[in-house]
Amino acid sequence: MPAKRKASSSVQSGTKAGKASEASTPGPSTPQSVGSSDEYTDSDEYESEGQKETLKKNREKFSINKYKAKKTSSTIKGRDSASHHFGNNDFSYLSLKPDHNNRPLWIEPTRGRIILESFSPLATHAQDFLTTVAEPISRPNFLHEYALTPHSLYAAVSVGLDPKDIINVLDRLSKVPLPDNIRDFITSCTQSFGKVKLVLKNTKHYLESSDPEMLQKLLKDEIIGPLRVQGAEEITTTAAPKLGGLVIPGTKTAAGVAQQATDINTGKRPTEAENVTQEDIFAKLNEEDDDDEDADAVHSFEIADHGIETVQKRCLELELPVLEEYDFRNDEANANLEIDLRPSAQIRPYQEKSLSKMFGNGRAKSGIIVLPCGAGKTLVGITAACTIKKSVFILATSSMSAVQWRQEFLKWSNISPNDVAIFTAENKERFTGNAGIIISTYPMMTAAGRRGYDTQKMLDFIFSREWGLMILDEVHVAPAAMFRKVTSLVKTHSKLGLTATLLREDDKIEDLNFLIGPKLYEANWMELADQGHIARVQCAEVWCPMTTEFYSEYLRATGRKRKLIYTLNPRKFQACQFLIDYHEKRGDKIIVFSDDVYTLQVYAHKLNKAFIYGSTGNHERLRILENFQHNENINTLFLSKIGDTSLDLPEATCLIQISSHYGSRRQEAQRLGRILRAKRRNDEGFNAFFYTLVSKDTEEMFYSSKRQAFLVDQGYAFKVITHLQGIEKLPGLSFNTPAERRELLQNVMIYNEDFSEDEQNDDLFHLVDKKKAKKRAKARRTAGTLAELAGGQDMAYVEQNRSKNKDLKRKKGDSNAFFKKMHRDQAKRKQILAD
Ligand SMILES: Nc1ncnc2c1ncn2[C@@H]1O[C@H](COP(=O)(O)OP(=O)(O)OP(=O)(O)O)[C@@H](O)[C@H]1O
Repeated sequence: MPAKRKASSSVQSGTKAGKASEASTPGPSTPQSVGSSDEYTDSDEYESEGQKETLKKNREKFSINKYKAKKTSSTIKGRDSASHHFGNNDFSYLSLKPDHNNRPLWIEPTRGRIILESFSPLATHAQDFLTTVAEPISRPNFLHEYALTPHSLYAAVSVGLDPKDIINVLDRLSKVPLPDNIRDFITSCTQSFGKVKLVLKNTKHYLESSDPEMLQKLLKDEIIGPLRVQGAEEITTTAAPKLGGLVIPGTKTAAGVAQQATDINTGKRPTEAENVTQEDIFAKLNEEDDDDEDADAVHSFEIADHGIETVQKRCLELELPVLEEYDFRNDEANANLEIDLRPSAQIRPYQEKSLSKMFGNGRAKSGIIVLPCGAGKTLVGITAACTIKKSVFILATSSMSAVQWRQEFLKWSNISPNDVAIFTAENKERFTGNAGIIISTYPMMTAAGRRGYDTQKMLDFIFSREWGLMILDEVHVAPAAMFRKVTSLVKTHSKLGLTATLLREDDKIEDLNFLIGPKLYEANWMELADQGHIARVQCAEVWCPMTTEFYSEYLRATGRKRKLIYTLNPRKFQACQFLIDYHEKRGDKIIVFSDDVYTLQVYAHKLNKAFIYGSTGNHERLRILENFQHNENINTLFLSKIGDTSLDLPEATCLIQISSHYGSRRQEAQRLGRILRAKRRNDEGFNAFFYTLVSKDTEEMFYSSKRQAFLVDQGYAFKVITHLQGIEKLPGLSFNTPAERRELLQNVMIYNEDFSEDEQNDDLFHLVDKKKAKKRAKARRTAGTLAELAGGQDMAYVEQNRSKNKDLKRKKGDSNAFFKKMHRDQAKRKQILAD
């Protein structure tokens, strides 16, 4: 539950703060176009009106609004004179169970929200159960919030849970009797989910169900009926597959929901004290799982390959969404891949758990696994490949990332190097055996227009064969149209999406449920930090008052100039200088992020620090990064947004943001991800630091609170620092005299170039999503990126407008005196770095 933001007065102060409400955020105005640059238009996303319509219908069909609690006289009866203060949030009519103290949940009847007391002795187990049946919304220290959604229930059914078990366990854990409408909601959502499965066996698609009547109904349907393969037996009855018993490589136990009786995070069995209640709550669930194993026969009929999408769509209309599963152990048509995890590879408990959701019943279910940045999504993908042991097709975000994936396969598994090939602009390799792995990139697969001879040959090879698994790395970045294209062209039995931030400002992330599969698992960031898998981070927002002269110009300015004025606010600069000094003295390595390239240059030059942005040459980037990693005299690095993702610098322990992309929650989380891998994370009492510097009383404050929302939901608390103690005494504090500040303001006011233009279209969507892709491809300048050199280039940052960059170069030549001096300084610094 979000707490209110409080102000504290020094770096050392320990005030906890939570999500800042808009109302509590000071600032002169509330901009209307928050995060507008993160928004995507429907016309860009979908190929046709029909597809748009289907996705819209799907969204409506799976909305909880249909099951809203009815306000009956009995629910209203309990209201008292204070009830009106709480409006629709007065739940006093729900009577508490006599032993409510022992139960960890509240279940809110109107929206299906569940609140978990995370301090309850039963919390760990309840949390395991809740992440299976509900979506985590917010998980700060003491109270966690989950939402029951049709998709989460769909995912629960897909791992083998029965609706009545879900209802029983929720009722047992709840402090109040489970509201009737929640029971109805669970029953109606789950009674149809998973009843019909789409199974690919020996290259043939079957609609499968344990209920023959259901299949008869589908056969009689005017659309599905004719799609049955003629000549094949109408309905085939076979013994149900033996579920469970599958051992995921790198784990000690078999996968499956039965594991829930054990605390998978700690590997511990319940303690004596917990046993009674836990057994009470979970025994029933496990009994039911055992029963499932004895399930009798399954019935199926074959459907034509060309009818798959039509059948899926029609089943959705009939409210019988099909569950896609791959019975890889019985797939004799596709060659096996010689691959196993190396004995030294031990996957971590949360990685095991996420995989158990995918392979819970011995088959592979398609879906999305969400793990924090740096938590090891690559190894999860590799382990999935080692479990399925069939050909794998991987989509990465860039060619460097593809190279990294290949290296990781060779590091963690015993796969022969000849069996892992890369298909990018630079590499067009095939594997040599009958089965293998191909790693490609999204742009490579989706670029429009005529392709080169070699590329087309590779594409034909990829499209002409069957794949056991397709892994979609950074699945949040691509829009629906791209996925439709890839998933319809690449014939794969199962799909695994991997991401840290299942977030888009346009809420279209929902569509992935239909295009890839449900979210199978989402890790708890705080839990992973407590276990030392990612670093603990102290987050702070530093409020920097605007100087009078800057503030009066700010009030007059519009657009980009306005932004420039608040990012170059001298007090913000001083705060940055002070924090760099403070953390360098502590022995930290600091990354300073600025979206705005002009700001980045002004800060870096003035403070005499190294910086990298889109136009920095490859050689120089590499040298700067190496120095940052290994040279004890280079402890601060200024980075433009090209360093937001994939950058692997485990030396970095402190991060300062001076300029960001409006209210983008995703950028905030990705940037935090840069310090989560900190090498020193397991040192006694170690903390990494994440500062955001905001100019007080400007729109930046509004954006900042919006950006924090995702991290606050993950349990991060943002301190607000209104004064950095000792800042006035810092020797050599810049812009300390009115004359210096006036000069800076003058430079800002006469500055007309848009230095950040060259990094404007940095988003994956813009790169590949538009119909103008062909045109773009011609204009794209494929200069190497920072991430490339750091071992994780992100195609999102490939610069695209050649002429603009030329322009910038030209303009740079005739920039003002301030910049001329900067360039001279930079040359000097280069010399120092080279020495
Ligand atoms: N089970 C494990 N045992 C040892 N090391 C691991 C394990 N899992 C992951 N790692 C290591 O953790 C680091 C981060 O892994 P990886 O690059 O896959 O993270 P990620 O989740 O993809 O991060 P990002 O989202 O930032 O790209 C790597 O160095 C990887 O080798």
